[in-house]
Amino acid sequence: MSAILTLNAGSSSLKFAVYAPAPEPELNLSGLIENLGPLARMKLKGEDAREIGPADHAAAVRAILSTVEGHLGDRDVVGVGHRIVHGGKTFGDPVALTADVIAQLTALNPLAPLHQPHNLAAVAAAQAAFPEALQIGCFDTAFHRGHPFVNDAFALPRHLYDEGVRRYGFHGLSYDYVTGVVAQQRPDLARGRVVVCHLGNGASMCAVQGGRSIGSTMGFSALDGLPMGTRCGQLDPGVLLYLMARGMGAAQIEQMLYLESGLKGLSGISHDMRTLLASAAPEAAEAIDYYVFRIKRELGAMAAVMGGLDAVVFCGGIGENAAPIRARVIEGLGFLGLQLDAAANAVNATDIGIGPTEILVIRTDEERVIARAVARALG
Ligand SMILES: Nc1ncnc2c1ncn2[C@@H]1O[C@H](COP(=O)(O)OP(=O)(O)O)[C@@H](O)[C@H]1O
Ligand SMILES: CC(=O)OP(=O)(O)O
Ligand SMILES: [Mg+2]
Repeated sequence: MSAILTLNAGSSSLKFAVYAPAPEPELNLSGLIENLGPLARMKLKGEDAREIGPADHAAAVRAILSTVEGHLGDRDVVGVGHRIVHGGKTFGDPVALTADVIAQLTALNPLAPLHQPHNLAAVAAAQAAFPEALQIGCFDTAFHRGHPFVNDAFALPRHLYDEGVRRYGFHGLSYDYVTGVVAQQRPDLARGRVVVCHLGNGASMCAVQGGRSIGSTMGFSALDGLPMGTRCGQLDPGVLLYLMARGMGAAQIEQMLYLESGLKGLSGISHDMRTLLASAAPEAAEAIDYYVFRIKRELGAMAAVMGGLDAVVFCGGIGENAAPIRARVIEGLGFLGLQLDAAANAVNATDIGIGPTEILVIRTDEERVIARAVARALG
């Protein structure tokens, strides 16, 4: 008997799943280590979360590989699928992770410092644990490849575009999964104009027309667009010039933009939406106000460039679970045909809209998209 393992190293968590290989992989075991840092927690599907003490990405990979090995019994891992956040100019479809490919992907580390090095460290750990297995990389940027030039370029000197300074967009595995569910369950919507809001620790939105990405709020790096747990989102580049003129170096600015900004920076309290929603502090309320404001702005912009809107889909930890955030995003958007069913919203139902424009909550599953790619590669 054989098994497929998937590893998904996000900014604050490491998710994994074990499947029986088949064209549609069958899930056997899944879980995650979240809250990476001094107080990490491991949660296996169907079990309560338990604190495992301090764990960084490397410790989390070791803990997950040993959990998986304990679970496998006499089954062999024949394929390991990895979420690789950045595929750069070169990579789109899933690829076998040869030494040459890994070297090319390592060169992209500076473009996604919270993700890419951890993604590639997980590849090295999985290669050591399962040397016989096929290692496949699946790219967060892939779903956005082929989006129009106006959503691909920055208005900078042209040679920078040619060098690869482009708006790649991320969270593509999630968008791939969610649009697949929409296509299956609502083929009428799949042909239409849909905005998918992936609101997790990292957050972005994607304008999807006829099932394809035509634009994303994230660009060259996973910093742009919406404010996130600890990342700034859209920023006037003049702010960077100001910080540099004050003597801040690239490493310090990187630390601030990736780890000290967003909900955490604005609130001064937490990066975690649950904590902010439970807080009575005015700074927590202001951070949430800013978060909702930016989502609304992008929603309006995406509806405008698509010439209308047929559906909004929420996914990611906040999108799937935070009813008050969804309610505040939709509030006042009746002019786009959006009207919330408050009772359905309160229980995180799938269909939470009662207006002409659909509002859906879809539990995303990046692992399944990765496992399908591995199953295809295994034949
Ligand atoms: N019930 C909930 N209410 C509000 N926010 C929630 C809830 N459950 C999870 N979240 C938020 O989801 C975010 C994490 O999203 P998730 O998609 O799990 O992260 P990652 O991007 O690391 O995969 C955190 O801000 C967390 O507070
Ligand atoms: C690209 C990105 O932001 O990913 P995550 O949400 O896992 O941090
Ligand atoms: Mg409806």
